[in-house]
Amino acid sequence: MKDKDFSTPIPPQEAILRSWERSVASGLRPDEQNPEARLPAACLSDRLEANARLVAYAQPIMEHLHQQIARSSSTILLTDNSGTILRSVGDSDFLEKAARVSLHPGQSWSEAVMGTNAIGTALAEQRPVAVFGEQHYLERNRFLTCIATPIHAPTGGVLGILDVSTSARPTQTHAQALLQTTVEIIENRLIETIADAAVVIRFHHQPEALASPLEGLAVFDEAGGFLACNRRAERLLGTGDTRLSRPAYWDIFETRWNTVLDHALQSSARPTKLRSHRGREFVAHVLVSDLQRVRPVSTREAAASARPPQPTLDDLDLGDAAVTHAIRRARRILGLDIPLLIQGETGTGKEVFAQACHNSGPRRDGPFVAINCAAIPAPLIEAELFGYSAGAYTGARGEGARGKLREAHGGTLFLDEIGDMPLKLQAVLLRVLETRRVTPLGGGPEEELNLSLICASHHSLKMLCESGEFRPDLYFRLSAMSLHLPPLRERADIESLARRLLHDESPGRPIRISASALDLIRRHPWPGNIRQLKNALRLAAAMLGPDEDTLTPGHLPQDLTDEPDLSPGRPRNQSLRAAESRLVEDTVARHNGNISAAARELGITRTTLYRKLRQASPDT
Ligand SMILES: Nc1ncnc2c1ncn2[C@@H]1O[C@H](COP(=O)(O)OP(=O)(O)OP(=O)(O)O)[C@@H](O)[C@H]1O
Repeated sequence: MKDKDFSTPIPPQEAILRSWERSVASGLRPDEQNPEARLPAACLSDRLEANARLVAYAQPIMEHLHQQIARSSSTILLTDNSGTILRSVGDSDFLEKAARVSLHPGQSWSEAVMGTNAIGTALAEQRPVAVFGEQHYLERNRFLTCIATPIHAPTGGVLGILDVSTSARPTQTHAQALLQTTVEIIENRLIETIADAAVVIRFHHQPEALASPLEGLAVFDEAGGFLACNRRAERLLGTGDTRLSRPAYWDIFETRWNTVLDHALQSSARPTKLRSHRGREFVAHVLVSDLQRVRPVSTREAAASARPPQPTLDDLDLGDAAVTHAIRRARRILGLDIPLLIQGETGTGKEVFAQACHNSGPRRDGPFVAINCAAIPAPLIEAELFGYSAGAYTGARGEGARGKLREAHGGTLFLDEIGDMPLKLQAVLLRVLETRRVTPLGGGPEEELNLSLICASHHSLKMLCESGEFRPDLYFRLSAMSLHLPPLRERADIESLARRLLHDESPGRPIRISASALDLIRRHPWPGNIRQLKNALRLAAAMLGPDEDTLTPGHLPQDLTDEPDLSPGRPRNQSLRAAESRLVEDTVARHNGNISAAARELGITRTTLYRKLRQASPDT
């Protein structure tokens, strides 16, 4: 992959010279013994509060980085945008040594205070900087070697600095590359969690780079207005300083906004193609965070006032035998300390089912806390789940974070895509399930947990166990009560469900569905299941004229009306299977036999892909 790094980590000599000139001009002497006195001490707790989001995302990743560097005699430092250290993680031996030169939380390392140093100089130069021993302006700091990289805010500007300081000369390329990647993970996380983000687009020229720090990330509001993007996105798009010019979606991409949204709503697990106005082609994952918000504005307000109440298990029972059976089984364990595992294809309603279990059980007045294990970078899942205590990290005095497990106390914790949980964390989760107690990262008092646990996966956990990606002991623990939600194409109640969804989509406007439209709905394979049907009906309702009250085939999306594989008279399962086999084989061929890349594009695990290939060509 030819993705050249956009930052030059080792500063040219001139950067150090410029910094020395600034240091001299500031009146600081190289033999200064007490530079700390140059500025009043920063009030650390205020700084921590002002930078709470930055600290929350950076802190667990700093631990991870420290383990990766695996270097004694080093410390990882996080500062705010004035160079004041907010957090430090490191070995106690080195921290003691570092404390002698005030390399600890609360101390400013701006150039004005410390002269040339990686933190202050990276801030002044707004770029990654390495400062080796003798290059430090103050003599007392010359035992240090430091590398520092600015952390950019989602909307541009520098939020702070991440720094690795050591008393030994580090293997520069290794540590710098790790530092750079770490900063990009933090920046991406800050972008993804922007409060108003409605649509997140991850893109790259090559599918293999998706979901890696190499991907471009662009975030838009519900109407396609620009909210933020990462620096990779700017480079991939070649649009210069996008964060300054803040172009709307359609100013960047040629592919229609609605086409992208339709794709996301129908099959978000699959990548789609995007083309920019500059003729650059990308593969992209498009994530719509809140379906309600991307409605046309006129219907959004009406829907908000008439939003259906949260479902209970009774509400989900529309007459399909498999669903009724699942509901009956789920009822037996409501309120008991038995975890529930819901499996089923994407969009079959696993989260809705989990919410319905919560609403129907004795903990219904408690919180329902959902976490998608596939959407959070592995190093962050542990902190998200378990939280961390104040003082968990060296110098920490903030409030810590409760973590989802404790947030769900008294209610229900829903772990979506549990199959994507890292193996190490699976062991910790198993222990929590056994002891029903949780200890925040970094120690602190153990707390008892009283909650219902519901997990979901669209991968087969059993197969993940066979391929070594999931712990069998956790699987046995979670699958004591395991339910399978049927794919929509197999549901006998698809008509009632379609009517229900249409009613929810167009509250206050009774719409009938014609017999021929129902026939098409019954015959369609619905790979995106209820999510796809819901979106198709939403589009169809929008196509109805003001005087029309009946939905006909002409209102439905085109792919329903020209489905080539479902000619009447052909057994449906057979044609479906044939279509799937063709898709699987074509995708593998397009990736020249690269199973990982093909599996990623199809949104399935490698194990599942191997199985499907065996089914497609049983003789091989
Ligand atoms: N019984 C239902 N009634 C109405 N809408 C439903 C029902 N089940 C699911 N939906 C809708 O279908 C969409 C997908 O549902 P949900 O997110 O629960 O599926 P999922 O199986 O958890 O999907 P994924 O595997 O992709 O996480 C949502 O918009 C949800 O509101």
